[in-house]
Amino acid sequence: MPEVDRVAANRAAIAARQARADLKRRLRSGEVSPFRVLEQSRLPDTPAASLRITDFLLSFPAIGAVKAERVREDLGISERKRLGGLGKLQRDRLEAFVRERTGGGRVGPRPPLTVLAGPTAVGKGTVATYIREHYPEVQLSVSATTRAPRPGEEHGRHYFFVDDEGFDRMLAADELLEWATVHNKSRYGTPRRPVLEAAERGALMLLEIDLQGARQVRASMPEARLVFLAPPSWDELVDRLVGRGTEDEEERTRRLETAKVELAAADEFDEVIVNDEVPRAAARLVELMRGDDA
Ligand SMILES: Nc1ncnc2c1ncn2[C@@H]1O[C@H](COP(=O)(O)OP(=O)(O)OP(=O)(O)O)[C@@H](O)[C@H]1O
Ligand SMILES: Nc1nc2c(ncn2[C@@H]2O[C@H](COP(=O)(O)O)[C@@H](O)[C@H]2O)c(=O)[nH]1
Repeated sequence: MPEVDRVAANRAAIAARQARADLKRRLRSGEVSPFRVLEQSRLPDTPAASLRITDFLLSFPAIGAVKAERVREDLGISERKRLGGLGKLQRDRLEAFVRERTGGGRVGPRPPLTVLAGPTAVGKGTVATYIREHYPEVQLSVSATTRAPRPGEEHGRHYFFVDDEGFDRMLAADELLEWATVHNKSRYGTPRRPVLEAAERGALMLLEIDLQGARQVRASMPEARLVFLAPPSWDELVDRLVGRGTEDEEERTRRLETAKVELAAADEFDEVIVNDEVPRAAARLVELMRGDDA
């Protein structure tokens, strides 16, 4: 290996070790939840994915070296395994263990509203549709938009499709909780009243919006929970966008540019869910929405 490459590889290895040590510290101090780490470990090349199972177990209160060993053996996971290398069964067993240890795996009280954001084509709409069909107790906010309807989209169900003047009128009347020009093209906004009414009733309210909108909600309602939906990998994201077939090449390029910026903002969110399987991602999202009082 050329000297330059060796130096770069050494630097990367040191940075990865430091990131892992930092993660272990944050896990032990409770700054980051084991569920969040388990979820992040689904993403390759993350500190969570490279965390050894033993180090993960040792981060739990009252689990020392001997107990960690026993738990690991009970879970049928070899000592050398890292979280990112777990098979489905092992991951399911570990998740069940964490769930039991942390009282259901829920985080904090029920939020007045939950925001789901993430890059284009990660599957926000698909997860939201799954939730609409399988969790009738969840109310989905219907946004207003100036973009044209796609085939099959219904006014009032998927969006309120309005023209520029209509959107301007909503803004002038202060009817929107948040709004943004998304992908440098169309405007989208969340009608304020249904969200406030749902919060008043204590209903489970979900907003599926972009990063700029999520930041506005955070600023005006700090008690809202922000959930970032992440793709299993960049290549998978591109495949999903191309596979959906609803945008031309120019629009896809524009959306992928925005996606790079959005992916870099995942750390701003309270929770990250990897959308590898829609039912699993949806179930975790609803679990977070229900909070501790479910
Ligand atoms: N877990 C998944 N596995 C495989 N394909 C998926 C998954 N989730 C969604 N998809 C597919 O990915 C494509 C994009 O999904 P979707 O339209 O829901 O994304 P989105 O995040 O709402 O996008 P946008 O922000 O651009 O509106 C769709 O073709 C959908 O069927
Ligand atoms: N800030 C907001 N963003 C929104 C809202 N409704 C949807 N969106 C986001 O727009 C993009 C593109 O959606 P598409 O339906 O045209 O593919 C996507 O990221 C949505 O999350 C909103 O009310 N406010």
